Amino acid sequence: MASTSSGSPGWQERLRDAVALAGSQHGSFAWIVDGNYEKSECGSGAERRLPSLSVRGMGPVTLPLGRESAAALLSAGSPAPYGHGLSTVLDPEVRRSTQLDAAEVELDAGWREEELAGIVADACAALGVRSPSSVRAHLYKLLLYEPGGHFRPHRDTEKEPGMFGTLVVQLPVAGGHEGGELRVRHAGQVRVWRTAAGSQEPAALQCAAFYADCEHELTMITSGLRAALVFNLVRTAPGAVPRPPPQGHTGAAEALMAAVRAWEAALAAAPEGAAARLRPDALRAIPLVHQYTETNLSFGRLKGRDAELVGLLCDCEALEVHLALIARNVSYTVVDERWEYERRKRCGFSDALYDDSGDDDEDEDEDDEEDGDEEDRDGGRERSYDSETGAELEDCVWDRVTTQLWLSRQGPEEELKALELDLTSVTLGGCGDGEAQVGGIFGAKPDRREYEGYTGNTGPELAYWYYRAVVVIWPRARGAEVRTAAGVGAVLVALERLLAERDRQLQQLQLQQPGGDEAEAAGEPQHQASAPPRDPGKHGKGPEDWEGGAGDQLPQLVAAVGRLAEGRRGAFAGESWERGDLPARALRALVSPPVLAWEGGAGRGASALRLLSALARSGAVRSGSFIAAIASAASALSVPAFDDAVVALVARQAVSQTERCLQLATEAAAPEELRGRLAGALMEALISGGDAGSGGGGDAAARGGGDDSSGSDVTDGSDVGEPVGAGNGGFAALKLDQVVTLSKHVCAGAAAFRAHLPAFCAAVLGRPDCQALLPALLREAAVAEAVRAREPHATRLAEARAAELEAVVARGRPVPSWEQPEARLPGYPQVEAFLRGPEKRMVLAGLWKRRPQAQSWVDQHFGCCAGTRNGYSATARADGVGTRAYVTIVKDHRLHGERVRQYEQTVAELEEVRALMGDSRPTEAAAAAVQSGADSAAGASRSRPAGRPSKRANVPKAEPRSKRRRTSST
Ligand SMILES: O=C(O)CCC(=O)C(=O)O
Ligand SMILES: [Fe+2]
Repeated sequence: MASTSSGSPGWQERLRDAVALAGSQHGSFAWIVDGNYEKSECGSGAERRLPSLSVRGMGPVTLPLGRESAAALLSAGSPAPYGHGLSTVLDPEVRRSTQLDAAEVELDAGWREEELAGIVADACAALGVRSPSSVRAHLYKLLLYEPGGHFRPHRDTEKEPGMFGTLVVQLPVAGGHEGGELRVRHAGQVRVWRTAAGSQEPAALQCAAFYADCEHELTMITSGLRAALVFNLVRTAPGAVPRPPPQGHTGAAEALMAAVRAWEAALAAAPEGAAARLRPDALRAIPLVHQYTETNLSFGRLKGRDAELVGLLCDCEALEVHLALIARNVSYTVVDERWEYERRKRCGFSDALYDDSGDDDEDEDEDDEEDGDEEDRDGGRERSYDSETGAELEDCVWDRVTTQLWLSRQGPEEELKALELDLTSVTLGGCGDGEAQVGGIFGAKPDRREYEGYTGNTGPELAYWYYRAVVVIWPRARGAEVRTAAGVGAVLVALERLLAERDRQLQQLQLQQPGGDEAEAAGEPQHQASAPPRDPGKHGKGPEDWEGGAGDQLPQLVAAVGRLAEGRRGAFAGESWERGDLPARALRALVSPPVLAWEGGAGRGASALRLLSALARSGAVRSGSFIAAIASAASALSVPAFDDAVVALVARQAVSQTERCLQLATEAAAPEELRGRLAGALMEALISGGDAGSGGGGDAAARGGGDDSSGSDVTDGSDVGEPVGAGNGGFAALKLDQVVTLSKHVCAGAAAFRAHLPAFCAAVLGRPDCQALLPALLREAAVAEAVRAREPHATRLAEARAAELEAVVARGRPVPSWEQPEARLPGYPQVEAFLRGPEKRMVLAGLWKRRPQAQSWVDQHFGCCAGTRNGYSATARADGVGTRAYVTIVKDHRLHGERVRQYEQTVAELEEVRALMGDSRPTEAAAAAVQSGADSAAGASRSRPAGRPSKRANVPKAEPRSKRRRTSST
């Protein structure tokens, strides 16, 4: 491992050595004060007085605890459970002690404020806790252990927000106790508190404190009674990003900086490869030594050694530092079918977790033998057993590693989860020599087990979960490369942060120079990505002007956005431009003053143009926010090439994204002139189909302008270069509501839209479904207004509708009749004929063997809606028994009622249309007149004039009973 794959020897070793130096000053994972606190080497040397203790229902309790008060406490308390998964469980095999809740116990205020605070301060110092002033000890329980009392190895759950550790203060008891060693383990080390020594001394105060993720156990109390107060150690304020210790780390810092420089050089020397691929050497992960969860992992809450390491890394300006929580999930099938997970668990099959070998040496390295599973050889075949349950494991179903949480120093950064760290290859020092086996990184003991019994198609499975927090670093100068691999979201987050930082700097600058352009500055809001000021001059020449080199990354991030937009398809590492607001955010960032200032005069707007063109080609103009961003960008830029590209975009996507294009052409934020061109391009694409020269809207750019004129890769399937006749092409594909929306603009919108009114009306009339469009169009206020104003083209729409309605009205009000000429009942011609004919009633027999069959026939053909769907209205009922089952069908007037309703609607609509057109003739008479004129002209007399009494003879009102017939079918 003398050289790295990048060919520059040793950057990785140097990095590892520098990082190792950071471990030298860290606090211990556990702090133990045996015997009298006063004598302790860790303590401040002050004698710690005993608390005045009082218990609800008992009053003051004198210390050391006497026999009587001990008995009273034991009867006031209850057996202590332990946390198992999400619940708490009582199991004397795992834990045997008596507890009193904090609410039952009172400690005098003086003791809490002086003695306890002092103990906490000493504990924090020993554990290496940063900003100890925000740490408090909250009493959790008073515990009593009688002979046989113990607590098997466990980790403490973090019981309240901010809790990171446990403090145990042992109270003296008359006669003391024997046995009871508290053993705290962490990273292969163990620290032991022999709690018996001095446990009876009147003034003795012994304590221990440890990080809650450290495994600990209390071995058996063999005689006497042990009493202890257990406190949660809680951070009451969010911790800051850890700082390295003030002195003594210069060597480490210098070594680190040198290593990072070597790393940068190695990366610069090696080829970059595909844009969206992360090079194996681009970043490194260093596992943290403590355990963290999704809720407690943060820069401010790192523990002991981890805090010191991360402090050192954060102090190195050349590095970007992140935290990630990685989970490994391994699942096995379980061999023994009869094996019952719950039963084994109840029987306390957890001996492998309990090691009572009397390992007395403090600070001794231990073999980590509390493994998740043990191996055994069985006739040559390797068998694995789960150590907690004894289950025999068979095949590994899966073994996968996922990122649960990703934190940058500014907070969670979801986007970087997409990097999907492969810890076997990116762990510092873990490359190439097998050191970084996945199992090694995650530890042998699972943090969580999950058993799933037999399901429909799989046997029982046992799943293990392992969690490992890591600190991830990469050279800041290479940030854009790493983020590119995570996708456009990750790149944008960094770019936006950079821009915000620039804002902050400029704001500060303005505060510092109140003279000069003060008035102007006051009038100009600081740039917001959404509303950039138009004068970039004040934003300096470029990122090289930025304080502290903060602008260094700007060019790379801007380039990364462009590259990702042009993207090799599928190379987005789980990200895509479709998600969220990415196109809009990207465009806003690219037209922000700092970016424009960097691009300079001639290149101004080039990145925005590149983005727009690339996204337009891939059809990603689907979001409303992107449209708004395009409009603002155009007005921020005032760059003709950009405007041309926007026009080309609208021309290209008019058919597939009509609403969006319309939104763009009417977006108030867009410059007015551009809006006019967009309206023209849109209408042309939809209606005239490139028929150049239509007034106001004709725009060459709509078909060939901008830089994205290739047209060959249009994904929406429309070819705007081909002339499309009125009513064809784009317009034919528009939905009703789209046509209505367009009508508002062509009747009452901007001039560029209104110029297209004639073509629009012609296109509407040219559509085969024109009569379906017209009612909605004529009801649209802008169209109605145009008709009222006798605008000739809009009037043609009204005329066309009126003609259609008149024809219907002229046929007269529907006459009541039992005839239902549109009735359909396939398979039953005789029934169909009856339904179409004038008879009201029919009896059908001989078709069924049993009445239920007849009933289901009725349900099928005369049940809810069946008739209405098939052009008839009748009810039917089944009667009779066995083969004599029959069905009686009786027509009703629902169908006729519906026809009348429709007719009345037609009359009403015709009245409305006539009113619009200023025609006040009585509708039915007028229509009839029109129609009879037409009829007589054609020599036909099919219709009756409206208002004439209907032919009652047609309508058999009630049929005499005797006339009923049975129609039998053979
Ligand atoms: O009794 C002790 O010293 C330790 C108790 C303990 O580990 C716990 O309550 O979680
Ligand atoms: Fe504990």
